[in-house]
Amino acid sequence: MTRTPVNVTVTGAAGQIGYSLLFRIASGHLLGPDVPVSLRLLEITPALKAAEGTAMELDDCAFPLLRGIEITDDLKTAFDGANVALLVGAMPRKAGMERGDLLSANGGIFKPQGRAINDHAADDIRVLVVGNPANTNALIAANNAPDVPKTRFTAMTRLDHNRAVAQVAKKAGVPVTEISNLTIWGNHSATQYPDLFNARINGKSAAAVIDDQAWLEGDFIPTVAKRGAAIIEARGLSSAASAASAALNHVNTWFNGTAPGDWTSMGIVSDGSYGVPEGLVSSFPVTTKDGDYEIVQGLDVNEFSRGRIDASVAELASERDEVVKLGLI
Ligand SMILES: NC(=O)c1ccc[n+]([C@@H]2O[C@H](COP(=O)([O-])OP(=O)(O)OC[C@H]3O[C@@H](n4cnc5c(N)ncnc54)[C@H](O)[C@@H]3O)[C@@H](O)[C@H]2O)c1
Ligand SMILES: O=C(O)C[C@H](O)C(=O)O
Repeated sequence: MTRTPVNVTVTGAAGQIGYSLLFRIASGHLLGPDVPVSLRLLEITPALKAAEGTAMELDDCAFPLLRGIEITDDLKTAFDGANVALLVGAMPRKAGMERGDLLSANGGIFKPQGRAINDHAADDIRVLVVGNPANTNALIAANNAPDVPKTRFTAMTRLDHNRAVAQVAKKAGVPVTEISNLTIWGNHSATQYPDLFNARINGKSAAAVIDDQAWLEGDFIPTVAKRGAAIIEARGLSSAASAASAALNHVNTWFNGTAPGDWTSMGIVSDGSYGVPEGLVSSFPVTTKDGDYEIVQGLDVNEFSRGRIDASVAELASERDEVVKLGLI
């Protein structure tokens, strides 16, 4: 049976993440090995030529699932009929900056893109915002798309989730496949809270197995929360291949589901769960199925976790106040 290709829009297609991402989308890592895709690549006008070069290379791979590539600097063309949109195009931070410092430079990108998604995307559109500050950019896009359910707009904290899984596995001396039920709460920023109290190592409480609060507070949390800065310091450029991999994981899990008993972390519009004010885009533990998700309810949030979550959520609230002031929502 021939399936209709899924229209996937990628913004910032000529950038670093774009270069890692597009080849894997076209080879089936976004939606699955039997789902054909048609790509729409949005770039700013001066970067169209570079995007064309990437498209030439995509052609040269002769990917069986790739059914078309359109390159454009026009928002309507880019989002027309889009089923999945990966909003990557935005400036990365440089050494010494926090991701929130990008709000005034990048926030303005997401207002017209939210509007264009509202007006032109397919009814089943699902959006992942990668460009930083990802949570608040997703908030801007969602608030400028009044006809699209807010549940369709998500922000990427899967890279933080994967980083946390890798750090716990290393500490415990086990393969990453033995780590489950990890949660990133809050903002994709230095205030994010990777929660080990509800995580599991081979089915047992990760915090209890590791039993080292000093490591948790002094090593694990800062390593995960500041990993992006450490990579910028080491590479001179922000993470790209790992970010692309996490974006594929995020969308793939959203459509193809979390494993039974496990969950993942996604930045989503809060419904007020766990005391996170309704409307903020915060990372939560979620289970997913067929392009929908549900927040995992009833997890124990101890006093330590509560303090960390509240601090990250306070930062999200101040970013929201800033974009209100900037007139972006
Ligand atoms: N959420 C995460 O975990 C995560 C991880 C890594 C990077 N990021 C963020 O992703 C973004 C992209 O990173 P990168 O390393 O690919 O940057 P990059 O500078 O290599 O590429 C960005 C691309 O976006 C394009 N662009 C700029 N404005 C645009 C617009 N209005 N429409 C379409 N395209 C536009 C640029 O021309 C450029 O080609 C940055 O904001 C970075 O901080 C987020
Ligand atoms: O840290 C950055 O600025 C890039 C990205 O958000 C990351 O986490 O690697």
